[in-house]
Amino acid sequence: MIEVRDLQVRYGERLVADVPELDVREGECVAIVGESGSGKSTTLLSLLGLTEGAHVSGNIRVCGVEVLQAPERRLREIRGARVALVMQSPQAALSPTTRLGTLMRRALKLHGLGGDRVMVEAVEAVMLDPGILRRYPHEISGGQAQRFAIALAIALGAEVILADEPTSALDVTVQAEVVGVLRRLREERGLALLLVSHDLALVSTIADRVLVMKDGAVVESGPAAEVLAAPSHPYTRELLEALP
Ligand SMILES: Nc1ncnc2c1ncn2[C@@H]1O[C@H](COP(=O)(O)OP(=O)(O)OP(=O)(O)O)[C@@H](O)[C@H]1O
Repeated sequence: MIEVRDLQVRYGERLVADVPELDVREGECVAIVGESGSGKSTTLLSLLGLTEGAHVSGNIRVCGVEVLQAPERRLREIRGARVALVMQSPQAALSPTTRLGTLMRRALKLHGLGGDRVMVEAVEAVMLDPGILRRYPHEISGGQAQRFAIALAIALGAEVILADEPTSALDVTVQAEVVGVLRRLREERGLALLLVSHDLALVSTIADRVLVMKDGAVVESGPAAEVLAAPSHPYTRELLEALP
């Protein structure tokens, strides 16, 4: 679903992400971890051609689309519908005066989809009460907003979810819920997940493979269980030791 080779993202002269290889297959979960400013979000956004003002080079193939060569129209087709982006505070991206149900209906219509049943099923798949569709964005919690963003992705038939710190705004119980939802979707629907996180404890519960980034470079990568059990890079050891 995602194949990246020799990705380099520069803002001006500064190289902020240098990723030689990153693959995410169907039904797989890959995590990018690292401290703040290490280039995780930049890497994620570059996959959808969303790093405005940056110079991006290399090969990025997402759902069969060559992202760096594709016209904007082709990128718009995969954004949202096939590849969903779940950001840190999804509430900020929702129109405050629009009920969640109206918002979802509009998004579906834009992609030629629709139907109340699709909406209710998607909301139930992320363990939210369908009554939430009548609410306004400010009437829901951060955890509900993130689950709603995931529900929107499901309703649109997304095959890949790119999640930036998907549980950052949430307390521990809600975090576990959201991760549970992602894990189930992956098992039941074969969704591919790419997560960006600085939370190694979270990553260890869901990721198959992990990439560790520091100052824009990938310092270590491999199966999550191996990297976390026996990290080869001192920086990964530091991240692990910082765990509570
Ligand atoms: N639009 C931009 N213009 C210039 N520099 C940028 C821009 N966006 C990001 N950067 C720089 O790129 C570097 C990597 O940022 P990025 O957001 O990818 O890191 P991150 O690992 O995701 O951090 P965080 O965990 O805080 O989100 C940072 O030094 C940041 O200042």
